Order: sequence, then C-alpha cells, then structure tokens
Amino acid sequence: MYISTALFDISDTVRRAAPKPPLPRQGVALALEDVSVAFGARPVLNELRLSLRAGEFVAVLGRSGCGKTTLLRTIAGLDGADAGSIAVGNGSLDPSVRIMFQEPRLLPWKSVLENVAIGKPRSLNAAAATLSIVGLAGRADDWPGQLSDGQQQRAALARALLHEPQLLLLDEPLSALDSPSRAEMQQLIEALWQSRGFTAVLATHDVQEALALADRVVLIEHGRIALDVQVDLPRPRVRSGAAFASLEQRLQQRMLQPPAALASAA
Ligand SMILES: Nc1ncnc2c1ncn2[C@@H]1O[C@H](COP(=O)(O)OP(=O)(O)OP(=O)(O)O)[C@@H](O)[C@H]1O
Repeated sequence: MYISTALFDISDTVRRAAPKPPLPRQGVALALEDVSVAFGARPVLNELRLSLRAGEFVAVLGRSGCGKTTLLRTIAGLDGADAGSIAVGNGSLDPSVRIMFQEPRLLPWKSVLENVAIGKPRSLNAAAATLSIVGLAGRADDWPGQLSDGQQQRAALARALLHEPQLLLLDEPLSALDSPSRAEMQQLIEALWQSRGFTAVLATHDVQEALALADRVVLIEHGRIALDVQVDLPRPRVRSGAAFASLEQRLQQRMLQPPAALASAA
C-alpha cells in the first residue's frame, strides 16, 4: 500500500459537479420491519427494525460478527431475509441502491474507466466526469492494478455514483486504507453526500469515523438495534471537541463490553 499523494480540493470539485437539483430530503428512505436473517442454525439478524429519513447519514456500529455486512447485503437484496419486510429500493439490480465493499472489486482486465461504466456502458463521458469528481482525472486508461488502494476505492465510489443512487450502502469501504487516504475519503464521501442528497448507511468498526460522518449512529447487538444515538454536532465535525469525545467514550465503552455482559443486559 502506498500513501496517496493525489491531494485535491475536494469541496470545490464536488460542488462544481453537484447534480442540480440534489435529491429531496423528505420522507422515509428505508424501512426495515422485524427483519430476520439466519445462516443455517446461526441467527444473525433478529427481528431488526430500522427506519431512515431521506438524506440521512446513518452509521452502523457493532462488534465483529454482529451482522453489519449481513444487514447491508440484505438491504441491497444480495442476501435474502428469512422474515420481515424491507421497504424502498430493495433489490441488487435497483439502480437507486448501490453498495461499496471493503475491497474495491474492480475487474483487472478492464480499464479504470470501463470499470466505472460497468452496468452503464453507454455512459463513458459521464464515467470520465465522475472519475474527475473523485480525484482520478487522468487515470481513466490505467488498469486497476496501477492504482493505489485508496485510488481503487475512489474508482469504486465513482462506479457507485455513476448510477446517481438514492441510497448508498458503504460496507467498511475505508477500513483497509492508510490514515491519510482514509481521512481524504471521509471528506470526499461527506462532501458528496452533502451536495447530492442521497441517503447513506455506513458500516464501520471505527467509532470516530461513525461520529465524524453520521447524523445518527446505531449499534447492533444480538441481531437488533440496541442503541440509536443522534449526533447533533455541527459539520465539519471537530474530533477534539468535548461533545465529540463524550459521545465517542460512550460508544467505545458499549462496544468494549464483553459478550457475557451484553447477554445479561439484554
Ligand atoms: N454466507 C454466510 N454463510 C454463513 N455464515 C455467514 C455468512 N455470512 C455471514 N455469516 C455469519 O454471520 C455472522 C455475521 O457476519 P457479518 O459479516 O454480517 O458480521 P460483521 O458485523 O459485518 O462482521 P465484521 O465487522 O467482522 O466484518 C457471522 O457469524 C458470520 O460468520
């Protein structure tokens, strides 16, 4: 992994490229009612309920294996729910829902531009413009292997954005990046979310990342939403502030509780 040196003015680039008008921020974007998912005999999601307002940015936290990925895959229609209902944009082929994974999942035999245009092969001009928005102007003809890890995730973000999603699902897409690339991508995602108005769900282990980006942080325990915290802090978030630190401590403590303590508290 090498450190990205392709710093660019994120806010200016994103603002100039913002669609007009942005998506309306009203109504419910996503509603999960009593959604249960099991793999064989192992229950993962257990009558989970979650509702998101249009334009809301929600971070999903939880210990490893608690079901964050399963939740996002189920919302995207990649995993089927055994029970319950999911309203709005359910189905992996629905262009209004896009998902980004921890790995960029670019096809190595296609150029960066062709990767971005997957599913929209007639949109090469728009794909090139989207590459510029994510800071990859000039890299369209490269192969994915010629990009750094962070740049590959930017290309994956461009691929999702090309579909102008109403709901963007982010499954720990920054967890493999070095810290400067990670901070840049956080800024980029926040700027895009602000200018475009899509609804975002970010699964992460990182409490700071959740608090830096989200309007609301939810915590999964025992297959359900066990904690739902509103983050009423001005943006851009100042991580050194007292209110930020206090929320961070509260969530960290909850995340660090051993499973036995969680079971007896449930
Ligand atoms: N396809 C599958 N088949 C069988 N079990 C699975 C499958 N996918 C997930 N699981 C199990 O479901 C549980 C939840 O997995 P999931 O990947 O959703 O957790 P997670 O919270 O995203 O974990 P992490 O933070 O480590 O990525 C785990 O016990 C996992 O082993």
